[in-house]
Amino acid sequence: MTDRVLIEGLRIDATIGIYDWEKKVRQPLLLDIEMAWDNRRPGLSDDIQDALDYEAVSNELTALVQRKPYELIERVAEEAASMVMSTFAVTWLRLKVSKPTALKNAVSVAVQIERGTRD
Ligand SMILES: Nc1nc2c(c(=O)[nH]1)N=C([C@H](O)[C@@H](O)CO)CN2
Repeated sequence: MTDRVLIEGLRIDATIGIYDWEKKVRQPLLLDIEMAWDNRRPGLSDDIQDALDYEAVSNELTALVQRKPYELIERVAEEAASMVMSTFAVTWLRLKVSKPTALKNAVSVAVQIERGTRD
């Protein structure tokens, strides 16, 4: 099944980083997420109940990332992936977490993970 629902460039201001100064400020993270979902049913029914609601996913991602401080973007990625799969019954996803303020001489840094199985 190759259908997907995507969220691109979701900005979440987070307490993120390994240094003391980073624990006292908020920095933006950008999340890109690609989720396997059978879009044929919502495509026929035109009913949000059949769809993977990207607004609901975005709200839950924001709440999760802002709930507590994190040190590594890897940890953010892992917890976000786990939450989306369990809360929304997503069986496969690809998630990228970017930290654009991390390096002064780079546009951005990021980690990307894939979890679950493509059926
Ligand atoms: N692989 C990672 N490397 C680094 C991270 C990270 O989250 N994952 N974090 C930092 C610092 O917090 C950095 O972003 C401060 O600018 C360094 N390396």
